[in-house]
Amino acid sequence: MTTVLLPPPSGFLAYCRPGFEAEALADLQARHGKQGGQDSAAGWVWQARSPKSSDDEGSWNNSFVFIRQHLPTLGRIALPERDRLTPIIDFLKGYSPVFHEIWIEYPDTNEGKALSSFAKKFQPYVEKAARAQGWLQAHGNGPLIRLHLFFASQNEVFVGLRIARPGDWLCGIPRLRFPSEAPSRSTLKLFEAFITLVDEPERRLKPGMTGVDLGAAPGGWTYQLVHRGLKVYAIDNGPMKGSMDGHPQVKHLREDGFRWKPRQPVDWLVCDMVEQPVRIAALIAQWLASGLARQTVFNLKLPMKKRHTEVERCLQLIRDALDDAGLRYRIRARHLYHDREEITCYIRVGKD
Ligand SMILES: C[S@@+](CC[C@H](N)C(=O)[O-])C[C@H]1O[C@@H](n2cnc3c(N)ncnc32)[C@H](O)[C@@H]1O
Repeated sequence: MTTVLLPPPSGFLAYCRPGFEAEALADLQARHGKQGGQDSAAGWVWQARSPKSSDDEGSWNNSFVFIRQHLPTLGRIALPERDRLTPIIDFLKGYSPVFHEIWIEYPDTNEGKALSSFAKKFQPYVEKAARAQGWLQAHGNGPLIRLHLFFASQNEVFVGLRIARPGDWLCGIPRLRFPSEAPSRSTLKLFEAFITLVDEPERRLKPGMTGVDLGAAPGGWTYQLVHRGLKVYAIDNGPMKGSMDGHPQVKHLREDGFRWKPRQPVDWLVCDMVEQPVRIAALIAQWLASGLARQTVFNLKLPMKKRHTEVERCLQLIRDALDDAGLRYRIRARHLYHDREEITCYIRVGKD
């Protein structure tokens, strides 16, 4: 594998859902310490690099909960009303970087969205200027290097350079097509969870497997399992709707999701019941520790103020139960783009 030396970052920018800046900053600082400057505005937080910082991107990719995407930044530039290009090019001359593509990004806010048409118009000008400098080059065999220009506003841009990763999305927003046969928009939550949290989803979700969906109605999550060929026990007192109502792969049981258990272990447990997070965590721990399911995706609803503390309390409860049962496992928890006041967790029990 080719080793690519990128200039050391001066800080780290994290993209988050507006309103979750405090949690995103806590995530960043847990990684980088609190030394040095920091700043935030709706939809992003920035923390200066400190001696404690690790530039190892691989290991921290999955450890953040409230950060959608992060960017090692080289600098932050104030821009004039006219000719925003020249200061960016002048700044980059200090690095003479080589990259293969350019992403122009902005925060996930109304002001940010207003920048999207500017970003489209600006893109060809930056590309032309970067090509003229010899910085923007065709991608060969090595890793794909990307220049990010994150416009915090019309007048300010963060500049970052990174090796592209498969899970990167422009502005940190996965553009997923809503499947018209799915009975609810929350289907996109589970869809996003499968493609961002589960490695090798095609291998781990296969026809012939069995799943349980607790709090299934009207059937958006059940649809994601059925679509991948699973047979599903859909547990909810409410009605299944549309294509999931009476589907041959779905057994709808009007039962209490906290009491019902399958006769045989299943491959998957998914749970989107609106309940206190600690009750959901205890339920998931029980299913996994007793071997009723080996993989699970579930939501923890977080209407409270101390979201970080609550998440940690719930995850620790699950870890303790799985440790006591002598199980090996992996846990990933993330505030997905399609999540609102909630996070989504994925746990896999077993050695692989
Ligand atoms: C957010 S909705 C689920 C939406 C579903 N995931 C979808 O994609 O269509 C929550 C569901 O949990 C169900 N629910 C809440 N408490 C429950 C319980 N104790 N047992 C079974 N279902 C429950 C509610 O009836 C409701 O349909």
